[in-house]
Amino acid sequence: MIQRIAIIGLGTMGPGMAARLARGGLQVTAYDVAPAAIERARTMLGTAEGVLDALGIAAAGAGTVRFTDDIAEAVAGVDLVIENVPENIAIKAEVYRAIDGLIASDTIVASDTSGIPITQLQAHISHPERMVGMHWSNPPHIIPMIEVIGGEKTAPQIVETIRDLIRSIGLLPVVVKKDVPGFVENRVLYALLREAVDLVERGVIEPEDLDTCVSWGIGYKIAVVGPMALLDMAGLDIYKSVSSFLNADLSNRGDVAPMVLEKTGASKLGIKSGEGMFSYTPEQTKALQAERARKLVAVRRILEGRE
Ligand SMILES: NC(=O)C1=CN([C@@H]2O[C@H](COP(=O)(O)OP(=O)(O)OC[C@H]3O[C@@H](n4cnc5c(N)ncnc54)[C@H](O)[C@@H]3O)[C@@H](O)[C@H]2O)C=CC1
Ligand SMILES: Cc1ncc(C=O)c(C(=O)O)c1O
Repeated sequence: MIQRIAIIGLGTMGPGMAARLARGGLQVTAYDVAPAAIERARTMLGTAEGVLDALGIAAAGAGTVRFTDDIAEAVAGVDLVIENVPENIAIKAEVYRAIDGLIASDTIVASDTSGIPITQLQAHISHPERMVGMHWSNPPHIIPMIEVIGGEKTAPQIVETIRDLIRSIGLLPVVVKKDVPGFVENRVLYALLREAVDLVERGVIEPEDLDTCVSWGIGYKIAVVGPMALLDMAGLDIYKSVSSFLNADLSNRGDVAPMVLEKTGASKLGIKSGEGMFSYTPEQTKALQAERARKLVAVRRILEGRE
């Protein structure tokens, strides 16, 4: 049974994950290579705990989060390590090498990778049968769905253990049956994002209007009626007719869009740098994050039938 968990990497995802796991009664140690990230994570942890309170998620037992700047201390005696460092195989492999001699051969190692196949990652760790994908969605303390992915060498029992852990703390595991790049959530999301970026880049629509169209036309509906159910709601005959002429016109670019390369090349990364598709002052960012959390909490409570 999993009781002690180490989180390695405390950037965008780590603090919210730590808060949610601790709320589930688990003992979490949290480590980052950058001292500034640890300090930021302490503040983010408090914010995430406030959101969990607003969601009405009661503490299941005496879960804790302990921060440390020592990786050996972080992983000592844990049942599960969740690797949560940047989406780069070399950086992830460095973490696996660093922990390999510090953990027991049956300690489960999960990666929160957004889409690097687990089969590729498990080439960098001894005992690859205990490595598994555990892909959370951002913000991790609010979004309940977590994908679980086994690689070619993952023992089926490990997939089940992680699925059961997620379920046991009241979250929603979805087991992905094939280790395809991007798994399922990001394959669907990136199909949408590719088309959205293309439409803005070609001047078909302004960025603000694109968001209004997708959020109110598709997003609001899709939270209640998933894509497979939506096909039935619209009618498969309609889908057949529209897709017969539209699919061939959709963006099928295999590289990164020039607009994205231009912005990232100019360090316009979004909220984290103050400018991306839109601009953000620090005050606006703070207000926006609070507003988004409030709305996501309200929507989730309604979708769960709690209001
Ligand atoms: N940002 C998102 O919306 C989501 C990201 N993910 C995935 O989660 C992983 C982490 O993503 P983010 O939190 O967004 O990244 P991030 O860039 O915000 O944070 C990564 C953290 O890892 C730390 N780090 C780098 N090398 C390290 C090392 N050797 N040991 C310990 N810490 C180290 C950095 O200091 C940083 O604090 C990535 O694989 C990403 O694809 C998954 C779901 C959503
Ligand atoms: C753009 C983008 N890319 C990856 C992920 C998750 O892996 C997310 C998300 O969880 O929201 C995302 O928005």
